[in-house]
Amino acid sequence: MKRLFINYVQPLWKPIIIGLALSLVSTLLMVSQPLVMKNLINTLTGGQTTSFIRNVTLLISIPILATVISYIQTYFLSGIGQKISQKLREDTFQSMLNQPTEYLDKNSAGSMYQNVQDSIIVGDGYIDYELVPAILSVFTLLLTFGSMLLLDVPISLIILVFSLLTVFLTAMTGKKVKEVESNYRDARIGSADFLQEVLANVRTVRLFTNRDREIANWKKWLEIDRGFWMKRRLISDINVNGILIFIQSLCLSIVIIYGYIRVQNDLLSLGSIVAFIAYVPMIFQSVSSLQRAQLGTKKVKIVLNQIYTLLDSQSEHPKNKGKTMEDNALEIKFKNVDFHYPDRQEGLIDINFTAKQNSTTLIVGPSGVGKSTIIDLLTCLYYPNKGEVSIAGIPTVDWNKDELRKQIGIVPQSVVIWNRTLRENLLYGISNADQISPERIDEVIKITRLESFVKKLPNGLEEVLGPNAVQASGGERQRIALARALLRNPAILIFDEVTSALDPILSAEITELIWSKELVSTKIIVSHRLSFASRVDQILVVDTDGTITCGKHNDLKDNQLLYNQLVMADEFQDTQERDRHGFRN
Ligand SMILES: Nc1ncnc2c1ncn2[C@@H]1O[C@H](COP(=O)(O)OP(=O)(O)OP(=O)(O)O)[C@@H](O)[C@H]1O
Repeated sequence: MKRLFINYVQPLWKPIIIGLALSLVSTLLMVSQPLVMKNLINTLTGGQTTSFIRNVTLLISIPILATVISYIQTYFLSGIGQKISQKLREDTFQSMLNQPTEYLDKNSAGSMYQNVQDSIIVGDGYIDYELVPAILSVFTLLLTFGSMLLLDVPISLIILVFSLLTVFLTAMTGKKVKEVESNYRDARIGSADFLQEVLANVRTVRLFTNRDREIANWKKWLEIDRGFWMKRRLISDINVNGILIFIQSLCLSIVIIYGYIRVQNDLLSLGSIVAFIAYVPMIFQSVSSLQRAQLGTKKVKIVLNQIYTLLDSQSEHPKNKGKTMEDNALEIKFKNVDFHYPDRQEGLIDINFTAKQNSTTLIVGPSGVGKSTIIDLLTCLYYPNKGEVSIAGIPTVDWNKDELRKQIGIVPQSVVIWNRTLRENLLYGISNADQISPERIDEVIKITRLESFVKKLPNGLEEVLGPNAVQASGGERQRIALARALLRNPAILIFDEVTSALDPILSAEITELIWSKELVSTKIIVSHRLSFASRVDQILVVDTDGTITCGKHNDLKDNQLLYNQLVMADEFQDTQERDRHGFRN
């Protein structure tokens, strides 16, 4: 369903009506001001003292009252802008978290950040400073023209012609705005991407002595930004200021000259001329507001279209849809599965295997053949192009993704540690975290050999680990990830190159842990290391052509060339590592 701005405005109808009613009153007051001036001047020439005092009192009190009312009205209407932008940001953030994996793979964090933050433009700049003044301007224009027609029809028509001329001229340059605005937005996304990437990796910049080049790159982005900014200013200024000031002065001069002639011919009072002189700037100010709003609408449309496309795009998991876990055995089955990533030709071909409940499967193969891809298919990050992946007898496409992922604990290759406390990191994503006892947390910390790490932290489990978790070494990060997975008490445990950052002793300890009685679950282990290959229930050897061979260690070693090569390479690496760490006699 294509979203409309009105959907965001509708729930706020009450404050909108109050705000608009107040606006109408304050505009009425302002528009009545020139009429009071006219009466005042006419009473001056007529010498009526009571009317004079009444008009002076009105002249002073009207602006005070109008200011108070417009203050309250601004409060209401600003609040509306803020609420709309808050809701837009909320929805955009939510939609980012629900985008299909393909979207996340293609879009940088910077552009996603920009999409969420862009909604601020709608609330802060547009509604407050452009849309609301434009609505007030419509009131002003209607009331002002009404009052002017009562004073004198020919002069009112002259002012009307000049106002229309302004609208026509500015509309001509307005076409350029869309193009410039779109380019400006792309440049902003580009520079946000750049900043996000470089600032997140300052250490690498320093280590590679690339500081000067990154500064030069940043300067280029600033130049691009400045160029588009200047273009925007130029177009807005020609539109709103240049044309408007010129036509307003011309109009005012003609009104004064023609008005003077009509006064001379007794067709108009002097007071009416003064009123017209006050009305002309009001009219042009309102036209200017409308112009600004028209330009603003063009800019905001670009942002909103982008946001709506996101909000309306297909979510990776429609809420509350899909099957949930029943009492089926949690068997994993790949049946005739073909898969390649979008925009890729090669991929996995005709994958068939079954991982029985509580069994252990080892996935091996050379780098880049698709071992982690099998995990992506298992965790519903992607779906097969052909064939079927099923868990507990339910095809992954039919699962409620959240329900399925709650059954899975994953220790990934590159671990994400949040800039939150160690406790929050360990309990990350566990819905019933408050029901996990301190004893269980201690137990898992012990199992994953994290005790000495916790002791080192000044605030123990409550220590905030800092940006990039600098307090944790590679091995410690891996063990945090392991503890995090265990605390989920998952039915399926996935280890993706879990020992890659560990020294041989720790690696052996963690490997032992995988076999410990405490870890009862269906285990899928992706690893280059084969030290425990003889203990697993089955091994999947992924070949460079994307096919797999399934079997047991001894059979594969004797009959499968690639596996045999992998075993030899692993033994060689093992010997070297032992040498390096002095494990040899
Ligand atoms: N999201 C993606 N989009 C496009 N291609 C991808 C994506 N993820 C991985 N690939 C590509 O798919 C192939 C298989 O990647 P995968 O990560 O599954 O390999 P792997 O066997 O786990 O490798 P390694 O042992 O080095 O981790 C690689 O060529 C990789 O470049």
